[in-house]
Amino acid sequence: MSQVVAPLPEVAHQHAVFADGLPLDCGAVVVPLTVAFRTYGTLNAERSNAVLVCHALTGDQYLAEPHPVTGKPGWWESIVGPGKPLDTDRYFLVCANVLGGCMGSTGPRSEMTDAEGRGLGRPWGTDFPQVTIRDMVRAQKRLMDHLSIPRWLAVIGGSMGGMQVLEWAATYPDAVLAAAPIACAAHHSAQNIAFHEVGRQAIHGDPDWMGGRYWEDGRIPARGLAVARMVAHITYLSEQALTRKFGRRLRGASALTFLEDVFEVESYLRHQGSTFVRRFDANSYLTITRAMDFFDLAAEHEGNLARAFAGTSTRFFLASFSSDWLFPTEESRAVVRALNAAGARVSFVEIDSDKGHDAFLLEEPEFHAALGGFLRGAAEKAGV
Ligand SMILES: CC(=O)SCCNC(=O)CCNC(=O)[C@H](O)C(C)(C)COP(=O)(O)OP(=O)(O)OC[C@H]1O[C@@H](n2cnc3c(N)ncnc32)[C@H](O)[C@@H]1OP(=O)(O)O
Ligand SMILES: N[C@@H](CCO)C(=O)O
Repeated sequence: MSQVVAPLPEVAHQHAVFADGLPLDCGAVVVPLTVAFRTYGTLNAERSNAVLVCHALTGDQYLAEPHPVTGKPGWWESIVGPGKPLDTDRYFLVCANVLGGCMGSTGPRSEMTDAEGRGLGRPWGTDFPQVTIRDMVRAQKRLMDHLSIPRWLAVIGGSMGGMQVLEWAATYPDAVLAAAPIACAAHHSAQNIAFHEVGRQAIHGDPDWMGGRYWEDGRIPARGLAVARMVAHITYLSEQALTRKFGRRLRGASALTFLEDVFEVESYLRHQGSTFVRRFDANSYLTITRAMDFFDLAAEHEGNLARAFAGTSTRFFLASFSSDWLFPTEESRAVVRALNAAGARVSFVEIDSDKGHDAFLLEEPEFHAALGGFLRGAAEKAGV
């Protein structure tokens, strides 16, 4: 794969700026706070049909429109639009780039500022404070207030998006009528942290990473970031999916060669790696993977997950996928048990799928029907 990759293009994003900044769990304050976001559909007169969609690790706010960097369709276009489960004729969808991201919200690519918000003429890079999932949610709460949305009809998200949903329900219970954490867990497992660490080490080991100051020479650690994505991408699939897609198929006539890309699956992974580095920032990757690793909702509540949801009136819907070994069904069941212990209203479905963790992004009609039905039920209850 090519080592010569241009830095990410500068793209203008719709955004809100909060001059007073955001205090973070680590004690630092980022001043100002910028939250880049997109909306789909129309906010009704009662302001009661707003749905927050939280994106996963490498997603962004371009939920249902062409991506401004890659030109590819939005990551949930299959279920967002008129008449679809996330029906834009009925709901007002809000999707924000997470704090620490690289698509317009404050993150390592943003200009570093001092405590008064004065620009220091260089990106934050690795000086960007370590953010948490709760910090990301607090940033979204600022956006919610800015948009004068009194309460979310629903907060929805998969993977790291699901972690944000759980955090929303725990931190701002009165602001969330319905919550749908999909293919996620209440904490990141040791195995998941381990895979993230392999990716981080790949980035650190790339000579073009330059201690995180790659931007000084207009470089990016393309090899390291691509390898990080390749490793991570394997965890988003399943053995069955890889076998179904590629099996042991060769690209050339013979396997007994030292040429690159002998197997189709190698070529596929290299493609996933090389396209990723054209749309994502390495320092954001380091920051956000760490935020996922630190996520432990029970630990935020004296080690008792049920306490995170004590007294909640939010209605919950959880979904997992049978072949997801990154966030296995058992992790969702543990959340369901805690919700039951807290007396919450919760429904749960395990979708039979061989597509692995990324099934939540793919064509899964049973999942789409279940999510759409849950949302319609919440909307009817709220008179939307
Ligand atoms: C919730 C969020 O916000 S998450 C953000 C989600 N977006 C991403 O993760 C983007 C990158 N990830 C992907 O593309 C994921 O695989 C998915 C889940 C989104 C898409 O999955 P699928 O539709 O099953 O696509 P698949 O995994 O087969 O990949 C297709 C790509 O591989 C390429 N490909 C397929 N076989 C090969 C091969 N043998 N050699 C090289 N490339 C190959 C295709 O040309 C296609 O390339 P393109 O995406 O540049 O057009
Ligand atoms: N494939 C998705 C989901 C990972 O959890 C992403 O890249 O963000």
